[in-house]
Amino acid sequence: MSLFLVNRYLGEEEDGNLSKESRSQALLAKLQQKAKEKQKQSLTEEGQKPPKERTKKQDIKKKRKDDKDSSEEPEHNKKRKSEAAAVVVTETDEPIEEEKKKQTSPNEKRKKKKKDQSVKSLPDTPVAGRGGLEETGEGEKKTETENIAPEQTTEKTPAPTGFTVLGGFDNKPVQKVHRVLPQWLAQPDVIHRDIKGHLVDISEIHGLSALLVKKLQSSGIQNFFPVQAEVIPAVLESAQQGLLIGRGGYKPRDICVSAPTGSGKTLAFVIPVIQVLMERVVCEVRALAVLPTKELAQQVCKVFASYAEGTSLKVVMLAGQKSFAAEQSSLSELRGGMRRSLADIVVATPGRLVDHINKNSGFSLEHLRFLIIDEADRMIDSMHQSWLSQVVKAVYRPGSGQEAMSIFRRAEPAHVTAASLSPPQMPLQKLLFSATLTQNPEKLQQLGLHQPRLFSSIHSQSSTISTPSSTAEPPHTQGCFNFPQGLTEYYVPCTLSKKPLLILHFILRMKLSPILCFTNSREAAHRLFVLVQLFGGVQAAEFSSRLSPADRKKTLKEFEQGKIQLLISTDAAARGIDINGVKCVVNYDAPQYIRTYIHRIGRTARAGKTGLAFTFLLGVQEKNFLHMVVEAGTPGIQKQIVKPESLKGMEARYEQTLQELANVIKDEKTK
Ligand SMILES: Nc1ncnc2c1ncn2[C@@H]1O[C@H](COP(=O)(O)OP(=O)(O)OP(=O)(O)O)[C@@H](O)[C@H]1O
Repeated sequence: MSLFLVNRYLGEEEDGNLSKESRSQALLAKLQQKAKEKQKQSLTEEGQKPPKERTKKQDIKKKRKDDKDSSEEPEHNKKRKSEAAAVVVTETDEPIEEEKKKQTSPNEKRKKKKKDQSVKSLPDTPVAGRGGLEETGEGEKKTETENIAPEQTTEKTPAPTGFTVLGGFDNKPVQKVHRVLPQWLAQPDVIHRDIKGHLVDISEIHGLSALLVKKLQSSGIQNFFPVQAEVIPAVLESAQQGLLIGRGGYKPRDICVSAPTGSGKTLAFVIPVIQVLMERVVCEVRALAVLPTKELAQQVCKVFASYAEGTSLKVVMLAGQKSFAAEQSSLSELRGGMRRSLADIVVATPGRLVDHINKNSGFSLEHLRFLIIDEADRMIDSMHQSWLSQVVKAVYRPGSGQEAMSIFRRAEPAHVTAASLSPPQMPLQKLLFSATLTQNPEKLQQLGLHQPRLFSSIHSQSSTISTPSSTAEPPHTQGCFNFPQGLTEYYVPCTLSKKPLLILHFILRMKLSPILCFTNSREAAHRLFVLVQLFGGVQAAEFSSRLSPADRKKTLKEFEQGKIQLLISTDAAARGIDINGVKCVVNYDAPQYIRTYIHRIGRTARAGKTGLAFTFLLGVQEKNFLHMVVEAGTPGIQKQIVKPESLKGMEARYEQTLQELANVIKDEKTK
């Protein structure tokens, strides 16, 4: 590393015959002589220094200061400036075109940025360790500077005066650091995004029992979706040698799946898990699915239960729907002084799961074979609850008497060695699923994956976007998220006061119902709900933490049955919820993070169907939002303009409603 290279001054080896001491004395004298000369020289230079040189020094100082200032600007703002010009716009879009003209081209900007970086990097610490990506919760922001090392430093630093430079400190080109993903992340097994074009007949997937095939058919499933056709055989293969031992005695590889919303990920784990567990003899908890919310746990539990029907497998949910005691008694019973498990498959939310691990002595995970983490990126973010470490601890808890002696004993996973494989381990396999699975190795590391295998419908390399309106080189984009193929995205420029009118226009005039409409807070959801109700003519409901779990369940059911035209929700319904027949999603409030956007719009265009997603954007939000969506790799977002004339007929009634709304909200507050 050239930054830490110290070239020792060895002196001039003139006379090999001189003794060691006399040679060092001669060297010392020489150095002192040189130092004196330098001192003299610098004194005379100080007196004669032309004003130009001094200003040059000041310039450098100023430049450094400027660079520092610019580095304090948020990274996403810098990128926005360079990339907003490449937004995909399929309608003629004058404001955006003008914006493009005002800005310098992305190429120029990037060049300028790189140059800036090279100046900044001079006194910096080594960059090799900064190759990873930075994430913040839902909003995964990938910063260019963290992936790209400073470019070659071509500018020469001014020769310092007043001291002697020992050795050569010529600026050497610093090598550019590229993001290097581990092989399993960089080269996934590819899943086709086009569901309809890549259906696989269920008879083509081997290893499924006649009972399961019949169940699938009776649920109307004749073909597997691409994600299922890839993942089901992989899970079945890992359990080929039976439940207790991995193939060839090895621990099976963990499986990560990143596939678009609505692509059928649930069946991709439900079917193989049921198939493998069907042959078990003793009832013990062998599969545990962890989901972030009650509603999702309920949904997945329902699917497990429907496919376990007709087998001896028992499915239990731990999500706080029932009292702790009721959940406890559904998990195990005491018979003849012995604990007996009543559950093979447990579907849980992390909080309740940890409660049972810590407080329920009848809950054992010592036989766990499959740990399924759905909405895995979100579950990693909630890792501060340390639910995973508690699960792992419970799995490898030293067994009671017999088990400790048995060949199926368990030990915390360590490196694979001949000794660690003998006797064979009872494996725990992790199965991770998400539409927005993180690629941040640091985050994934928290999961302690064993030789993971990734199935993904996106390539980890940057994808490109073709813009109908421009043939310019596409901007740098991570292009790393899954968008369902049947989805058409729009954004609707609007003002704050026109938003409610727009949503009414969508339902009453454009007949787009059923609409699932997202706001950024439960207060906003409630306010809009009251307003729409007061306006009249629309069957509306709200969905947020204001409602009890029972009311939320009822609301979702009614929405699915078509009794509700407009469901106004917080992000409580943004992830994973599978509601049949949602034609249209409206982001009434623009989402702040790309993950939120992808999950929200993923409530439509599910299972290979088509769907529409509209995002209402205020003028100030446009640039940031479009930049975010383009960078995520959207196949295209179109501008939809609603002309003011279209809203005219509703305005008088709307004004009146606003007044009524103020009174209602005031009343509610006083209550
Ligand atoms: N092979 C299939 N044939 C027909 N329909 C299917 C098939 N597989 C899944 N589906 C249906 O597709 C819909 C979406 O499936 P699922 O909820 O599993 O998607 P997902 O990938 O988990 O979505 P999300 O990422 O939003 O959670 C469900 O209604 C499901 O019943």
